[in-house]
Amino acid sequence: MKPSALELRDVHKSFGKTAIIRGVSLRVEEGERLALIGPNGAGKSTLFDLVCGRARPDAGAILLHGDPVAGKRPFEINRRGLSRSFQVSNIFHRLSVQENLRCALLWPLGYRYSFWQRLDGLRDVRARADAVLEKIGLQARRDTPAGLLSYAEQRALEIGITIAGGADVILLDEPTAGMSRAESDATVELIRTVTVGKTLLVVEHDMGVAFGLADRIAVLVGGEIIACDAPAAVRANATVQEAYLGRHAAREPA
Ligand SMILES: Nc1ncnc2c1ncn2[C@@H]1O[C@H](COP(=O)(O)OP(=O)(O)OP(=O)(O)O)[C@@H](O)[C@H]1O
Repeated sequence: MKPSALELRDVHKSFGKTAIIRGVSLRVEEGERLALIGPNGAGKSTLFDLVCGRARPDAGAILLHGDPVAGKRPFEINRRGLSRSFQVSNIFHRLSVQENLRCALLWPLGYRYSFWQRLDGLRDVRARADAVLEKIGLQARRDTPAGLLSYAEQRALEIGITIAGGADVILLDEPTAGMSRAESDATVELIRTVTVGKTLLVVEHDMGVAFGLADRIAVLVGGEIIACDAPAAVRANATVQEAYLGRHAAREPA
């Protein structure tokens, strides 16, 4: 049987004496889009940190394409095909949009020991950066310092940086946070486009986005997955209604 793109088996994490992740098991299949939802403090970002190697689980296993990655360093996990975006923007504000993308591409394209080289001279990096620019719709802004982009454009650039290296498992942490409805709808379309053929795990507070984008929804409450199912089944789940959705009425996707 083909392994899942990403699998968590009975993962635990405590900070001091406080158990934050309490026995999470979860599978994300290849090409699937799974949204992780749950109240503030449920442990969603902590779970992302464990998956991408920023934190080490106390117990349990994390498998990427069937290979154990728990406790490996972020760059090792990235090299195996997993890339993650952050809630707080990760871009270099003084560099242009294209330079930001080129920086994100140096490592995946094998230039890690060549920082002395002029970025302009690396033709393969430039070509890949241009391709990503087109995908995220920022061609017209390629020479603009990233700090001068609108908030929504910065988030699009962030998504571009996340996918630039060609990872096939993408983790997005609240990609539409702080956006207007129109910006958020455009971002959902962007995410759909750039993740075609990839596996997506997304943390999202906007229920309209989560239910409209994902094939399945996992609900994390108090460090435990209380439901993981198709959007309609999760919306109808009485336990989820009581623990979470009752307070976050789901906007029907368009
Ligand atoms: N490094 C840390 N040290 C101690 N406690 C932490 C650490 N990181 C997170 N926590 C605690 O773990 C709990 C879960 O935090 P986490 O950020 O994972 O939740 P979340 O579901 O992502 O919340 P939000 O939706 O508000 O982003 C919180 O109580 C937080 O204070």
